[in-house]
Amino acid sequence: TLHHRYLLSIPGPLITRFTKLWYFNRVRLRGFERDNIRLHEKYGPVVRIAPDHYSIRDRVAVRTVYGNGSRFAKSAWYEGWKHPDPNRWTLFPDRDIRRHGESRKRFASLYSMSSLVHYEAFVDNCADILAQRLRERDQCGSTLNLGHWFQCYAFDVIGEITFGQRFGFLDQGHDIEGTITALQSLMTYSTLVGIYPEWHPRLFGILSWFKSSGAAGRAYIMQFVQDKISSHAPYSPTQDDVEGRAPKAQDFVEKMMLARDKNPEKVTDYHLYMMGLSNVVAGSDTTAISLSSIMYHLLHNPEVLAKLRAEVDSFTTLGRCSPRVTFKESQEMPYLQAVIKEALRMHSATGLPLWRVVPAGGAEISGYRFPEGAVVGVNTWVAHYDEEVFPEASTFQPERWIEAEQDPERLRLMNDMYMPFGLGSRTCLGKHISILEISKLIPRLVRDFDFTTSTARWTTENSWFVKPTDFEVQVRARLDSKTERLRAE
Ligand code: HEM
Repeated sequence: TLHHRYLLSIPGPLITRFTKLWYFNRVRLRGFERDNIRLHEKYGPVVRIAPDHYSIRDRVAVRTVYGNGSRFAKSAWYEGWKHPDPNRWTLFPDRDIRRHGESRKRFASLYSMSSLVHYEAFVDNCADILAQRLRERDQCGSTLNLGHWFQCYAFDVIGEITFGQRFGFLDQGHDIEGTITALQSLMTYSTLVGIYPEWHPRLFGILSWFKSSGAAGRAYIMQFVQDKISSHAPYSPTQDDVEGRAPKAQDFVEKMMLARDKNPEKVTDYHLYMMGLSNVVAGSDTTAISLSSIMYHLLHNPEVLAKLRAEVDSFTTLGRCSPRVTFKESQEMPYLQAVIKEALRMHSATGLPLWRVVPAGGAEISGYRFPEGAVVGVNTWVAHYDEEVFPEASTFQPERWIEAEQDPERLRLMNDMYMPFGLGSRTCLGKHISILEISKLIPRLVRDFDFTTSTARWTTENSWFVKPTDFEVQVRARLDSKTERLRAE
């Protein structure tokens, strides 16, 4: 009670002392990333969001809570992201620190930088089809929802990388069998039910019967992944594998089947399914949102777009940027890297605090002593809009990253607060894969297409992922128009 009374001195809306309903309702309205920033502007670095739930905006605290070796486990909010059966755990919501550490270590190599060479061809296939779809749109002159097409791209890349097979979104251009809708309703359900996790086992069973519910969406995605794995050809080594020649494009499931056959006790069929599911749920919306953010900010900042295009064009002239921009080439373009970094700062995929539980012994955070069991979290948006670290935080300035290179202390401050992929032991496992997808596609789009948008300010919906809903653009193929001009002359 002493702790309780002491923590009552933490500021926040009065009602949050008594009930989680206020937080539930704000999340339900789908704009919590902005609410969260405003709360900190009003109340300071520590704000009560619900009884025993505290949102933090403090660089030092970021390290305490998420830093490597921290013992802050994920909170009960993550329960909403898993099947209520404790045996059917998955990596992202796993609250068991030991089990999580073991499985993460076991599969980390599948996501490592050195694995990317296996995946690059998959990304190229999907980028080719996306470019083809954009050219078709140019010819018919209609507008298109770029957010939707990025989602088709991200979904299909994950399909190829994970199961060796596109889902077919880019080919068909629409939401095949309602998968995107199912994933969206799963997001909404998990985000909200996580606030009252004790309801999850009861609601999940009942709601699974209702087709439009998030629980049914989860069941659908789970079945979908199971089917993809069952229909995947069994792994069979090629002559190249036997003789150890150049790596062929090997998908995730193939790699895992190989590991399972070598070590069946450590890698099981359940692992295969669980990792496949994690990729689909964690890897499609997030990448699509980040791609949208980059293009949206480029279209609203023409001088930045011009500068990026000049960089890509000059690399192309020098023969350092191939038609299907390689990952290596993309990494050598400094302005491109700054643009990507800044766009992910301005609009991060996740928009709720990454809730963690204070471990045994309590913790000192931002001048308060929190007891064991209190729930604390930093929202990426709050960290990224901290004016002390990112002055003029609401303006898109890729230059801030380039200028900070001259001032290592400043750059360190900025990097400490930069967390689009989360931080520490629970940082995004698919980070390199998404950077691969993003870095290869953006220069290609900027070089080959002109986009215009009449959307002055887009609408976004935050159901944990902050998704734009109306990113309408018109597209013109750039190289084609140049060729046309040459032909006309
Ligand atoms: C730009 C794209 C992406 C962003 C912004 C992003 C962001 C994040 C964030 C913030 C977390 C930590 C969440 C938390 O602490 O609760 C996370 C975890 C995770 N992400 Fe990503 N992600 C992206 C792409 C991907 C992709 C492409 C994959 C898979 C191929 C993926 C797989 C995962 C997994 C498996 C976890 C859980 C890791 C763990 O708990 O150990 N992500 N991601």
